[in-house]
Amino acid sequence: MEGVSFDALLWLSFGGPEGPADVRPFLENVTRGRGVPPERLDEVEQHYQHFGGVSPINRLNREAIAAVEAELAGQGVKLPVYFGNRNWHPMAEDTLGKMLADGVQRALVFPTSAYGGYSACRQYDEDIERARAAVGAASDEQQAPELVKLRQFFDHPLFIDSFADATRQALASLPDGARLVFTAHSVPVSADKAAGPPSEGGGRYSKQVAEASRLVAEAVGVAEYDVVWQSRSGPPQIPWLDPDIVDHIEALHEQGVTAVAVCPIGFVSDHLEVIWDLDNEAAEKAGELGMAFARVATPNSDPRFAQLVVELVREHTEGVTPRKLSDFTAAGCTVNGAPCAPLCCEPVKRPAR
Ligand SMILES: CC1=C(CCC(=O)O)c2cc3nc(cc4[nH]c(cc5[nH]c(cc1n2)c(C)c5CCC(=O)O)c(CCC(=O)O)c4C)C(CCC(=O)O)=C3C
Ligand SMILES: [Fe+2]
Repeated sequence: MEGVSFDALLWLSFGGPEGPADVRPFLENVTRGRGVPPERLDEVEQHYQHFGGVSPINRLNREAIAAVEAELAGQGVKLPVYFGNRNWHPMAEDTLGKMLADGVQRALVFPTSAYGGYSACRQYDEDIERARAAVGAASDEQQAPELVKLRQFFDHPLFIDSFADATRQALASLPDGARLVFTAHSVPVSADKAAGPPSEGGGRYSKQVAEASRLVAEAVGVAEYDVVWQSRSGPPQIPWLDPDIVDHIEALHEQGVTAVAVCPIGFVSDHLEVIWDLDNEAAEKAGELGMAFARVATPNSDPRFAQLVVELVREHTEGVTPRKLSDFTAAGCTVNGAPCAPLCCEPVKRPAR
């Protein structure tokens, strides 16, 4: 098996505010040009201010990076890890500037999302392109480092096993007959239709979320479960993937369900959408209805998550055979922010509302 050598690993994430004054500018960064109504922004600002204006996401990323550094060292892989974000400091372009100054010529990139689709995959390609353009433009002589993005991992056994164990634990904490419900970040229906290469017929994001959910349910031996969505944004007249988790809990209650385990399959860590939209809103709804509620832990702090990242790295550096539990195409691995295929996950024009 042949490997290719790299100088560094760039951990590329979403970013989040680290104090009350960061919240509004962070939200402006996230929603620039995306047609999100100001009322929605005001509402989300309150979610962040509820936690003192601090999103857990940067801390969780730093913890995961420390675990990956230890795992790399343990496996004898010499690769410094850098951290950059799309929407908040450290910004990807600043980090890439630092990498260039440190002499990095070629790096792997780990995006903190397991899935395909515009928001979960292609937008990280855009971040890579933007960061490279920023550092390329800043120096006449030097070229931006080459950046190779690691593949989507929604069907990797280490990702599925981590969620499966956490799901077993959540179910064990609930009375018999609890309903298992998977949830992922909603996206506009038009964005999901445009997800994947046109030849695939669209829906790459929702199909992958459904497949990861199926794999976890199968691993825990649950035959009946639901896949629903959360954290809908955008103007109300634009259709997004539904049902919403909170509405779904009500519907389950009406069907006589008395306990629910909610597995945030669409996320790798306990960031704000998880601790607010699930641990507060969904849990509160369940409480109001007298339903028992358990939220399944995300993989971020599971040692298998660091192992997963290192294994994805070794697919490149040592030609390790990719492990996958589904028949879906292994996608997402591209160079310098190129799309997976022509017109793959094309951004859909958002109305200014
Ligand atoms: C698919 C998907 C993921 C999963 C893939 C991945 O993980 O990348 C994800 C993750 C995240 N989304 C996050 C935060 C936000 N997302 C927003 C808005 C939006 N998300 C979208 C989709 C997704 N988002 C979309 C289609 C929008 C509408 C605007 C647009 O078309 O782009 C807004 C604006 C306010 C609002 O309306 O909610 C915020 C603040 C955070 C950080 C949380 C923290 O701080 O801890 C994380 C990890
Ligand atoms: Fe989001």
